[in-house]
Amino acid sequence: METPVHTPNDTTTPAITRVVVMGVSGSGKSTIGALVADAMDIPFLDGDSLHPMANISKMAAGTPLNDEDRWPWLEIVGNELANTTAAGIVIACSALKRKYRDAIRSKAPDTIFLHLDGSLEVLSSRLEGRSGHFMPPALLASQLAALEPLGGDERAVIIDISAGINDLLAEAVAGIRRVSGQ
Ligand SMILES: Nc1ncnc2c1ncn2[C@@H]1O[C@H](COP(=O)(O)OP(=O)(O)O)[C@@H](O)[C@H]1O
Ligand SMILES: O=C(O)[C@H](O)[C@@H](O)[C@H](O)[C@H](O)COP(=O)(O)O
Repeated sequence: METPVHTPNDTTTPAITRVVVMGVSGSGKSTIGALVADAMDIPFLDGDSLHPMANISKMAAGTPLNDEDRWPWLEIVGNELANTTAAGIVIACSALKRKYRDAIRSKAPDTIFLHLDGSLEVLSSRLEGRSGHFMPPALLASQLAALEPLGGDERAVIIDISAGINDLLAEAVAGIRRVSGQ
């Protein structure tokens, strides 16, 4: 007699938490993104590591990226989100424009965008205090000019970066869990 094959009663698959930590240069994407991923026990990927050298060199030379520079990079970001085999993933990616986020969502529709939002003063101070990074603080103006705030129809968490890191992290994780229904 064959052993009956038991199929689990619960046919729901565990939710996968896909997060893009977005914002202009200096907003804390790499720093907070890594802390959020650690707190949620999911992998972190810094979008800066996904840029082709041509983009890195262009920014390091003080020239802002344009749409053409960014599309291949955003494609990689979207694929990394869509193809994660973990319980989720956090990717640091500026995702400045609405059309960039639409492109990411076309690959991973459930992506939550965590926007690290800050004033020019705070952002400038953070960039001036940063060392060993290719991105010149002088490009902050072009970043702010390109930034399009999250729309009301986007899965979003918006955090003010002037808070202390611990408060900021707690607010970010709570916001992600709220939006994802966890
Ligand atoms: N909440 C914070 N409070 C104080 N300093 C911060 C905070 N978040 C980031 N920083 C610092 O600000 C600088 C920019 O952070 P970074 O993570 O590199 O930003 P991004 O990846 O968005 O460019 C770094 O020197 C980092 O240590
Ligand atoms: O133009 C962009 O879309 C952004 O500049 C993005 O590419 C990233 O922000 C840079 O790589 C700088 O790195 P940080 O954001 O870590 O300063």
